Amino acid sequence: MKLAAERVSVRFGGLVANDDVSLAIAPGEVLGLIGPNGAGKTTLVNMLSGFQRPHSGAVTLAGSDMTGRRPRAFARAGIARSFQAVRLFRGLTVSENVEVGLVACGLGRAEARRRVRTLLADFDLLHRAAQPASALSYGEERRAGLARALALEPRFLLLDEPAAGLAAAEAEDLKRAILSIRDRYGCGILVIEHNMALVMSLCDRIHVLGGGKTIASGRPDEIMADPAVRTAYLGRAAA
Ligand SMILES: Nc1ncnc2c1ncn2[C@@H]1O[C@H](COP(=O)(O)OP(=O)(O)OP(=O)(O)O)[C@@H](O)[C@H]1O
Repeated sequence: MKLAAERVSVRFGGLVANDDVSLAIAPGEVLGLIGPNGAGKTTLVNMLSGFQRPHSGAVTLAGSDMTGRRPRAFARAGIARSFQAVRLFRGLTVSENVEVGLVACGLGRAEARRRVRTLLADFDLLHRAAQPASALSYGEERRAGLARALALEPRFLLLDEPAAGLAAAEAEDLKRAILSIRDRYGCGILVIEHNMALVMSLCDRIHVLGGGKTIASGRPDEIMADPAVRTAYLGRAAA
């Protein structure tokens, strides 16, 4: 039951943003997606969630073809995603922010409330439930964003730079929250992340893009030792 990109390519005019890229996420694994700025990471996540149609290749879920289907169809099939730097609705309470998608999907109010309380407890935010989202620290807001993405009980969760702008301690809390999502909900999780220490300690596997192409794919220790990765990504990051 994998979510997969199979030999996908996307061009924007003359620019090849993804070039024959294949990647699969299995349930219960955390897959890191890394690469320098402009490597094509967000474009790939857009394809895996229906926001970008590949010009060639296919996107499949459990072997069935999802290529060209709309974001709503991906969401219904159990694929949730976050966007870079999206904030909560600041005038709503923390609880309402998590509940918002559930009622829209037709879940009864009582069941929605119950699910929201469970999620807030999981993310150590129950004491904040009745407060406005504007009262949260940045790290708490990120955790509430994860709770909101999980409310619809997705099978796959795609996170675009979830730790961007977080202090080290907040990034650690976020890492624990992501691992607990995997353990408690069994989701397959893809994480785009520039924080290399976080990626290396969080992910079971890492996929590296450079200039739209796959440079490497493997366990964190294999990726760290890969000369092509060091040249294309780590070398540049360290410079
Ligand atoms: N809608 C678009 N129209 C034109 N070019 C685009 C579009 N979206 C992305 N690109 C280009 O495609 C390339 C890949 O972009 P993408 O956002 O996927 O990279 P990225 O690896 O996510 O980068 P970053 O780490 O900076 O977020 C970049 O050169 C970008 O400028």
